[in-house]
Amino acid sequence: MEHHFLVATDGYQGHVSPALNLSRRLADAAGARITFSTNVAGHRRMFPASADQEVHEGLISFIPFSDGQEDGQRNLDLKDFFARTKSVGSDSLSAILRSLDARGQPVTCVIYGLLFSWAADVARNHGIPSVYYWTQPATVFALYYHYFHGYDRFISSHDDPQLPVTFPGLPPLRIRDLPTSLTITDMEHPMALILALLKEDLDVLDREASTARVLANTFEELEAEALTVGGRDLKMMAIGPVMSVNGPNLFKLDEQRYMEWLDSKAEGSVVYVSFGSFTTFKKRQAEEISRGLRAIGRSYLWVVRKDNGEEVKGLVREETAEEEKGMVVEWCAQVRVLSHAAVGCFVTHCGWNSTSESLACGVPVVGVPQFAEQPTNAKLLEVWGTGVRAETDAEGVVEAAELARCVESVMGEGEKAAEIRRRAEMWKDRARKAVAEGGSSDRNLRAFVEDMAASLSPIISD
Ligand SMILES: O=c1ccn([C@@H]2O[C@H](COP(=O)(O)OP(=O)(O)O[C@H]3O[C@H](CO)[C@@H](O)[C@H](O)[C@H]3O)[C@@H](O)[C@H]2O)c(=O)[nH]1
Repeated sequence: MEHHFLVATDGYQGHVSPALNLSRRLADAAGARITFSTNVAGHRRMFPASADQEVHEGLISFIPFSDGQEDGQRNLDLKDFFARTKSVGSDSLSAILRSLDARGQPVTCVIYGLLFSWAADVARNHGIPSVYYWTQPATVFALYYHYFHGYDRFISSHDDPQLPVTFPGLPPLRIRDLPTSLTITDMEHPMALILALLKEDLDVLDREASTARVLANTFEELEAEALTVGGRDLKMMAIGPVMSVNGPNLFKLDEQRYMEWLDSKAEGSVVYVSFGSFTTFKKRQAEEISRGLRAIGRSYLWVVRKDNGEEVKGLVREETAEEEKGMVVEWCAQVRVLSHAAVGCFVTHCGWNSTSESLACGVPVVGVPQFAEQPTNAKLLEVWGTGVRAETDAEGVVEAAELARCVESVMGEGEKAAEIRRRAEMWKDRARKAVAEGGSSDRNLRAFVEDMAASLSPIISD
């Protein structure tokens, strides 16, 4: 029997990217067959011409599951949205497993992403092993793990953002560095619901006990201690950073010639600004960034997605119209951009994909975290020495002068800035070695596949 992994994820760019990049690694490194399954809305965005049909790319087949919300619009409130995803998604994923079985291509392992604990239940009902795919830093996983294993009251009893807080095996943190889901007090806040779903994810791992496995999109050299958080009870394997210059892109790539524009710029001279696939710029934030970039006076490439709305887009166009120094695009091939020698600084919201891409490309960072685990990622960049966190107001807005100060602190002349650039180069080297043949992440991925093969043996001998 051959390996056949079913990789299940929601349809957001921040989760589809690492899920597909893991799928590609599994296919390349292990020659495994992959069925990649995201919801219909996500599938349509990946393959606009597919008319919801299966798509094939080498060993990878893309088969969408239904979550009952095919138009991708959030008509439901968040609680109903997740409940419907779970009920319709479970039936649909189950049907996919049955039909693959009927085709003579039975799935041998289900790999599921964040907030998808129901996919583990589907796998269990089919008698198939499942593996959790953690697409944020191991440190964040460790924080949640501790939180759900006795540290919850400890955190909620503090509300001073500057208060130090310590966890076994993790760097010293302050309340402000924690994922926002751990510090909110309003139980109606969307992050409270996310926290409840994360608890379900971790409950599954507790339930599976010694057979639980987690693949993590990080690497051992970066987070050795955090990866051991569950001790012998939890097998956590670092297989990252997974990334690719070939997307996937769930947004239409801008047709402007930004790579050629970068070619015309001096090495390390351009500031790249992007807040990922989810956060939109508030009007005030767009104004502050525009003023900040003007004050900095360096060239910049700025991603302002279409869904920021006409008002913000118009404002950015106006602010930057006279400036030949700046280029504003709606979506770019970010890994290509970060890999370009001209880029000298990344102003990011610190989503984990962007954060790990900055490390793997050796680009120093100015972190402007917005929500979720982004404050922790920004803190980690300071711990690893490759970036600084900008001060923001209560709404997460960074002011022009603060942005300028931070950008200079990583791109400027001083010894501190030079040290940040040295650290960025060092981590780039380590990240690349980890995923190269024989590196720690490459070895872990192969060991994982062998491990799964061992669990297949009884079936093979049938
Ligand atoms: O013009 C662009 C802008 C972004 N990207 C890519 O889009 C992804 C964005 O991912 P990420 O940086 O993680 O941000 P979000 O889209 O905000 O990701 C969500 O999912 C992440 C993984 O769980 C979390 O770390 C974040 O907090 C959460 O907001 C990255 O791979 C980028 O390379 C592009 O390719 N082109």
